[in-house]
Amino acid sequence: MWAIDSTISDEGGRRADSHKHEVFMAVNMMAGLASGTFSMRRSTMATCKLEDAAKQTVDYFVKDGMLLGLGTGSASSAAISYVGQKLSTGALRDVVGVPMSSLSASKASQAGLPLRAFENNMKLDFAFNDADLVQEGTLFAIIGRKNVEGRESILKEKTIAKAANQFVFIVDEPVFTQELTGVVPVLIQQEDWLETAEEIDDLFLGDAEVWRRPSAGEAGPMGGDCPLVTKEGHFILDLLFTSTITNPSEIAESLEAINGVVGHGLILDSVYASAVAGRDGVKIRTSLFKRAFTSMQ
Ligand SMILES: O=C(CO)[C@H](O)[C@H](O)COP(=O)(O)O
Repeated sequence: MWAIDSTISDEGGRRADSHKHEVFMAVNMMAGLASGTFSMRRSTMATCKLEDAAKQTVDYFVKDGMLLGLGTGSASSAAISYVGQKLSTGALRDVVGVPMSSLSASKASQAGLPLRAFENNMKLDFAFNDADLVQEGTLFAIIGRKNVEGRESILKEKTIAKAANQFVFIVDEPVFTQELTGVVPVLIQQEDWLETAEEIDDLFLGDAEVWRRPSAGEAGPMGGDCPLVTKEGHFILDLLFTSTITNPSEIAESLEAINGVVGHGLILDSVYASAVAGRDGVKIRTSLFKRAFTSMQ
């Protein structure tokens, strides 16, 4: 049993000095501390690929018999394929995936990874996902900016991330930033959507522009002639912040209080760690805040 980062934060999310709290752990250092089942391959390339981060995340976190949340995007797809590969060679057994999106379901089917649909109150052992941005230190993240078929699943992704005992983002260095900036996607009901959009616009006047996301063609405040409709039947508003997002929790809270808002792409409370692929290899960055999980087998 090895305690990951158990000293980097206090109950209640109290911040301590950044040196102590922001432990930057090369995964190959972790290998030395962990049990013999994990062996780390340091990338010989100048820039470690996202795929390496995906594989190393699987090697480190995924064990026999686990129920796994399967995320959406390139890194998650690489992790799903690798789990399938390990199952086919017998390096892993009895692992079942719970897809966060149609994209991850189809990747899992291709990889031969058995699937189960998410059910209310389901508990998962581990989950991974891609992200559009992850903030260093807090691991606050934004998902759902991409507008591609099979990825419009913010609600499901967040629900499954929350249901997992441990949840890790697998990202490239440029995605792992000091500040959160740019677009926060907001899911809204179609009914009276304009009123909802106007309320959001008023709330963030001067801080953000509100555009309805189109399914194709030109974007614009009204979403053009072809607004995107998600599988669950929602529109997406892209809330484009014109300066750094310094108060994501307040933004999340304000959005959640608006009639017609059904969700948003801010993830502020489920993240255990982020596997970051960069020039010096894959590093596991943990949250400043106390998480409910302090140990790994
Ligand atoms: O929003 C996301 C996950 O919910 C991802 O950031 C997105 O899907 C990443 O896609 P890709 O890796 O293909 O750029």
